[in-house]
Amino acid sequence: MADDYLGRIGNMVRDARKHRGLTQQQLAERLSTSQSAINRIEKGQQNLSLEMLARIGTALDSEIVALGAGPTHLRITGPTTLRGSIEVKTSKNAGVALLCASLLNRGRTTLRKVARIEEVNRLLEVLGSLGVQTRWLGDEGDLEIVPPKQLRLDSIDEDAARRTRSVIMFLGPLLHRADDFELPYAGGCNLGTRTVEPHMAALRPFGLEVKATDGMYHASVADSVHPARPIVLTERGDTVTENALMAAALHPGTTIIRNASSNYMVQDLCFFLQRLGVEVEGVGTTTLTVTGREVIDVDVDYAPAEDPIEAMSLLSAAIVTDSEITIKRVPIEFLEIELATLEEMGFSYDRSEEYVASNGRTRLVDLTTHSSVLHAPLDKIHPMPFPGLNIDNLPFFAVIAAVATGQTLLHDWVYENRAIYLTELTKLGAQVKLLDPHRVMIEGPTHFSGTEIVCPPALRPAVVILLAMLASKGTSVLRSTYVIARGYEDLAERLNELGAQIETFRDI
Ligand SMILES: CC(=O)N[C@H]1[C@@H](OP(=O)(O)OP(=O)(O)OC[C@H]2O[C@@H](n3ccc(=O)[nH]c3=O)[C@H](O)[C@@H]2O)O[C@H](CO)[C@@H](O)[C@@H]1O
Ligand SMILES: C=C(OP(=O)(O)O)C(=O)O
Repeated sequence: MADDYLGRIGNMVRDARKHRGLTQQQLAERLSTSQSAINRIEKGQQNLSLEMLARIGTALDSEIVALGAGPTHLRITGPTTLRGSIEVKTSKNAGVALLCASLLNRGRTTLRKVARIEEVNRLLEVLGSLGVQTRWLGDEGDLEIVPPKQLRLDSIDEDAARRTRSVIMFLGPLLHRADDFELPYAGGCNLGTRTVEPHMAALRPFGLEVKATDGMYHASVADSVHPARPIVLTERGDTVTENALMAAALHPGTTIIRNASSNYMVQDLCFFLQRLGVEVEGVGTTTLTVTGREVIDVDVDYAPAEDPIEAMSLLSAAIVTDSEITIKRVPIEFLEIELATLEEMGFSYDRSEEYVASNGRTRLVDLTTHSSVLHAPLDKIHPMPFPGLNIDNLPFFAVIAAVATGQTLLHDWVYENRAIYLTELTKLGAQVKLLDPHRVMIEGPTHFSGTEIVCPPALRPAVVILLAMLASKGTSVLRSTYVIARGYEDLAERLNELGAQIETFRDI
């Protein structure tokens, strides 16, 4: 209702004013108005123009107009040529796994250079609601996590939990902390149905039973049940492997996990568990042998590795804009197939000597891209579990294929609903034909031209559209970009440092 709206804005103005330590009179002077006008505004008794709201925001150094939490949009002016160098941040997927794994530890967990992304923020909200104390140390993304003696499992922040899928990874650690608990259904990107059954199957040998009703997973744990034989995953999924690893970490016997994912986030979790004193053998293979501990109570310091998907995003940004940039701290082991495929398409680049990431394990290189004339690959491009082409990197080949001469077939056999979003590229002038829900045919080269698009509800396809907009002639608008902030820290600002022209704005 309009009245409520004014009242709420009034409260926000009052709070922001008090926060700045100003009296109504002082704010009035800054705005060249009267104290009584400010009083009416704060009481919700004054109609406000957008211009007045913006002026109040400036005077209070607080985005009053944004406090309504309206969505963020990007305005991109192109085409852009990028230059300079950029560092890859640590991965979203290791970040969320490690946040969940911190629940295994009764001591203090410090994670270094965690990406400050919305997915992490949601999990921090959930952890906070359970009584876990978290705080950022300095501005480099170092994060300290201190658990309470007793988790408050019944006061979980359901809204935050429902906005991420990663909350499903609380099951593995929590089954050791409580006999009965509830978790809200996992959310996240809309990529079609994503099964949770493999998680249940992997955790059943630890005594976990889950009933899913009324939007909640109702979990109960039979303490006497322990894995009697190897746990065989029916799918080589990343988070399901992580859940099994975390359950095994607090089981004092030895657990063997077969058909385990050996993907980057799983490796980071294994290295972290080793720091916690858990024995993990077979890291990087599909059989993990874990000897857990009855209690984990150590002060641990760990630095997750750089994100191969962000590295691929930046590589794609360089390719679609035909730019020479240096991408530093690329976890090369997790990008080898992608680079080999790109080389087959005519992409040229230099790579530095390898060096090691802060976790002491992951191999990194710096890549310098060169202007290249690309052609379509002879064969279709399709993802496979690691060491294949990463499923989250597949969408980037859509925009790369759009600048290559010829026809490229992308086959996303994994997600029911992700390839579909790539057809949004047609709005920018690309030829992307959906053959069926899993396959798109792309014909290039493309002369992109700017337009307005609402972000699809899927992280990677949304970034793909942003990258195409960098290469588009004229002005583009990408609306509602929360989905991008879910997985990337300050992406627009960092691309601007490379010479892109991206402006962030909100509706009011
Ligand atoms: C937080 C996190 O780490 N998220 C990643 C993780 O999600 P996550 O581990 O949650 O992925 P899912 O369990 O949803 O698996 C993705 C899809 O692949 C199917 N599937 C998976 C493995 C397999 O061997 N066979 C199979 O068919 C699943 O049924 C599902 O439809 O892995 C996905 C697939 O790599 C990535 O896109 C996500 O970025
Ligand atoms: C699908 C993705 O992640 P999530 O599992 O967080 O939805 C992704 O990172 O592209």
